[in-house]
Amino acid sequence: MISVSGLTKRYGARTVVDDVSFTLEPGTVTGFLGPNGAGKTTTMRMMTGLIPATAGTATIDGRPYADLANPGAVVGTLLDASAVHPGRTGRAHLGLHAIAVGVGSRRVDEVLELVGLADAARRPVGGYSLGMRQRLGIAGALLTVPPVLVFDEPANGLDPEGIRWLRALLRSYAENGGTVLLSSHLLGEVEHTVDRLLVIGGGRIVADGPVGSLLGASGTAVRSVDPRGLADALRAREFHVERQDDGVLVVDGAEPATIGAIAAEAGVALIDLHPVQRGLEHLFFQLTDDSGAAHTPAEH
Ligand SMILES: Nc1ncnc2c1ncn2[C@@H]1O[C@H](COP(=O)(O)OP(=O)(O)OP(=O)(O)O)[C@@H](O)[C@H]1O
Repeated sequence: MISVSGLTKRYGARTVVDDVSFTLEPGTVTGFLGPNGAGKTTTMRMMTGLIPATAGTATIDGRPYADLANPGAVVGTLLDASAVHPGRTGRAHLGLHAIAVGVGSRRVDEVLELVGLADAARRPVGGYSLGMRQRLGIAGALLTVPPVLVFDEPANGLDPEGIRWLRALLRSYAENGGTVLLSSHLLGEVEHTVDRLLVIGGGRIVADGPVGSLLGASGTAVRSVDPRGLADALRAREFHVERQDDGVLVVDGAEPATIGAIAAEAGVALIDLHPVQRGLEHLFFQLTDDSGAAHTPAEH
């Protein structure tokens, strides 16, 4: 189990991670979601002992990362996939890593196969695409089959097939009892992969819960040939209707079937009708708009 409590990082007067607390249970994939600069990487770097925390603690099975006898056997990290010597082959890079964490060369070949790099393994990493470097970084994290994975933006540079592959890998890791934390600045990238979302903005956790409840459908978006007529008909039934610039009406708390029936009654033809999940998207837009940057203590 991973336990983060009151984790805080200040650079001078700037608080870039502010009193962050959460617990991660085995068998789950948690998405650490937030806009650029929200504090995801800094939190993960503190959790894995790469940088010291200003305050707070992060423990894995009750111990700080730095106190683990062989941290590489407990936590597989992907924190900077570009930090690889470009002249070294993928296999040589992993070979060095394997020695450091105490596994043999057979496992190197297994993980190369697992991440789809077996054919490229004898080529210098300098010639790898961004996606291939990500796969190499993931291979390094999996060498010891650690019970915990901490991956920073693992989908970076992966194509849609690669993202599907990553999703299946992380899901099966969790199904086998692993604890997975992955960060992303894109909601769509993680919403189908994770069980739970931890949303961070301006260094603080702003939402934390199961994906279903955070993303729960909250209304219906409808496009029609007569937005004004349809809005009148909906308001007459006491629905809250918001008209967007493109003429789409967003109706809070309504099922598409209800909206379709009201439109039919009012004689308004519909062009498009679908449920919308506005809760988290709305929150995310707000974060992206105004609190993506870190704040100083004086702003509290
Ligand atoms: N060494 C440092 N010195 C000063 N400020 C830093 C340092 N490292 C990070 N920061 C600042 O901390 C804030 C959080 O950065 P962090 O990299 O943790 O964000 P992030 O959520 O991972 O963003 P991204 O999605 O862009 O990777 C940013 O404002 C960043 O500029």
